[in-house]
Amino acid sequence: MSMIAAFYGGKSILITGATGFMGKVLMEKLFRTSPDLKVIYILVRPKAGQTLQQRVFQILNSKLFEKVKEVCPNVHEKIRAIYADLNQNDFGISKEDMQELLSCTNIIFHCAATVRFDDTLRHAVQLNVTATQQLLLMASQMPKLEAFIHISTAFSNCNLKHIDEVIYPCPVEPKKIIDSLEWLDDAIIDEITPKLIGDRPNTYTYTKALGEMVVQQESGNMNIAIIRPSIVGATWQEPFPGWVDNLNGPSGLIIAAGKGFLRAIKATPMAVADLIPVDTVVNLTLAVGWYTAVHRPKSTLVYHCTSGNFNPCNWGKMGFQILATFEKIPLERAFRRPYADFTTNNFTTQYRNAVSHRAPAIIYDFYLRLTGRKPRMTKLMNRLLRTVSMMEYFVNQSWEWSTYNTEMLMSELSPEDQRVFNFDVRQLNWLEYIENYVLGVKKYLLKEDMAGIPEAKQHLKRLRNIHYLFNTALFLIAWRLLIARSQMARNVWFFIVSFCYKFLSYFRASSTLKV
Ligand SMILES: CCCCCCCCCCCCCCCCCCCCCC(=O)SCCNC(=O)CCNC(=O)[C@H](O)C(C)(C)COP(=O)(O)OP(=O)(O)OC[C@H]1O[C@@H](n2cnc3c(N)ncnc32)[C@H](O)[C@@H]1OP(=O)(O)O
Ligand SMILES: NC(=O)C1=CN([C@@H]2O[C@H](COP(=O)(O)OP(=O)(O)OC[C@H]3O[C@@H](n4cnc5c(N)ncnc54)[C@H](OP(=O)(O)O)[C@@H]3O)[C@@H](O)[C@H]2O)C=CC1
Repeated sequence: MSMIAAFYGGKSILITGATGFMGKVLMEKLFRTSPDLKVIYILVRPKAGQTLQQRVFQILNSKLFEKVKEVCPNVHEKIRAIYADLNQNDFGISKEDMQELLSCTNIIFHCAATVRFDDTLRHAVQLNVTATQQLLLMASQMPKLEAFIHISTAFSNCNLKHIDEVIYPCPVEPKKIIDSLEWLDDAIIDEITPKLIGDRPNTYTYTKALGEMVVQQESGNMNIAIIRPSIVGATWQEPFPGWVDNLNGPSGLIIAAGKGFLRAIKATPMAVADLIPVDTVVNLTLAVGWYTAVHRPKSTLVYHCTSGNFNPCNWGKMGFQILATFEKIPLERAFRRPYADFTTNNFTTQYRNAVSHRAPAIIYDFYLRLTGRKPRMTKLMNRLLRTVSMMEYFVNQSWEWSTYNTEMLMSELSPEDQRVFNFDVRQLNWLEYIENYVLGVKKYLLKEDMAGIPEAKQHLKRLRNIHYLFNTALFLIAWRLLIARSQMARNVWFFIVSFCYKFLSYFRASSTLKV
């Protein structure tokens, strides 16, 4: 019997960010392994015209939850969606709901965050720092609380090359930032943002670091732990391989590459691609929840959930395997044939952006205009290139994360728990994982039918022929123009033609002799 699964039985669990990528997988695993848990409270806001109930209904009816419904048929009775907007004071939670949360909650998993790299400092602080502070304040009033698990990111200290499982201080105290954002206007905040984030690449990593400091400062006598996953990718094994439902991290770029929009990227092929499957992160999170509640470590422990030091894969290998998978399982209606050029040079990157990305987009938009349609490719391409430029920081360097706490936890688990809550990435086969990831992107994210693969392959063949035809035509036009203008080109042309003529004559003569 799994001790971790048994621990969550009968518990009331509060999850923030349950409608997000990681939150859904966390709920799924909890229900599947501990169907006798009492209730999962999820803090949800209405979104995109959907009520809370509609959002929960959609999640429970997704493919991800198919196994859960077999193991826990009354799962819908065990989810309690509570209206909450983490941008508001007290999260806008009603008095009754707040009372219930305060009196019943045993475990908190705090996953909610803004993960956008381009968020304003004000919004990122509100969600990743102030909301964390408020949740901790709530948690401190929960008499039955056994553990508070905060999800951070391995990149919260990406300004360092070697990162230990400790909370690093930021130069300016989070409280001072929160206070000053209250009275500073947006223009001034935008101006001081680069100075505040310093050598971090964006407001996301900076505010996640501030969030960790807040956790440390407000921990009181609660049992708290912090999990730092690296780049979270599709599921490895559970509930099935390759599940992914958003474009964050590599997923969006995999699509862009598979559709032939993205053909070159400024990336260092030998840099470590520290991807970690989302089910691995969830298994570690649940194990940490158990360990923190049962063993009550004296201080706040930080757990790195990374792959680089256990089982490294680099961006070159990853890109190669992604392309190899597209050969077997192409995406439908590609714009161009998938191709990957990794460059580390700024000039080459600019050149590739102009020739491989912008020029085809302009030509295609011209064609759309000619055929009376609205041009859209240039806009899409600019957006894509902006996204790629934001990812560059993460694909051109490697980090080293120490993993003492994560390894210690692994050794504390029973063999059964090590199996059920496996977070040992040494067993991960990257080639198989990436293939399943690409397949998952096609099936679950793009919702493409596998029956369409032969047609997609035909389409790629047509694109290849168009590519050859286009290149030949371009070469002939360029050559013709050159011959018209340059004596040297004419001489070279004359030399080639006479050489070919002589070669053919010789060949014809020797074959006549043989007869
Ligand atoms: C050469 C070929 C290569 C071949 C092989 C190719 C693959 C191999 C190489 C792989 C290298 C991977 C590197 C990963 C490094 C990750 C490091 C993470 C480190 C930290 C990890 C963490 O701790 S934390 C999670 C990370 N956090 C994000 O990863 C959020 C990012 N994101 C945003 O910061 C915003 O998204 C941003 C971008 C501002 C846009 O902002 P924006 O306003 O322009 O766009 P929006 O987001 O509003 O979305 C508007 C429309 O773009 C769609 N879309 C959104 N993202 C998209 C996307 N990535 N690709 C396509 N399409 C995307 C969306 O679906 C909308 O579509 P629609 O309009 O139809 O609804
Ligand atoms: N994905 C990754 O690569 C990595 C993620 N992480 C961390 O993991 C955690 C989960 O990330 P992930 O699941 O990928 O992120 P998602 O963007 O998929 O999910 C974010 C969640 O936060 C919720 N949320 C955002 N704003 C509010 C708000 N104002 N009120 C209520 N809820 C809100 C979202 O709700 P809604 O659905 O309503 O928008 C959503 O449920 C985050 O803390 C992130 O920093 C760490 C490392 C890597």
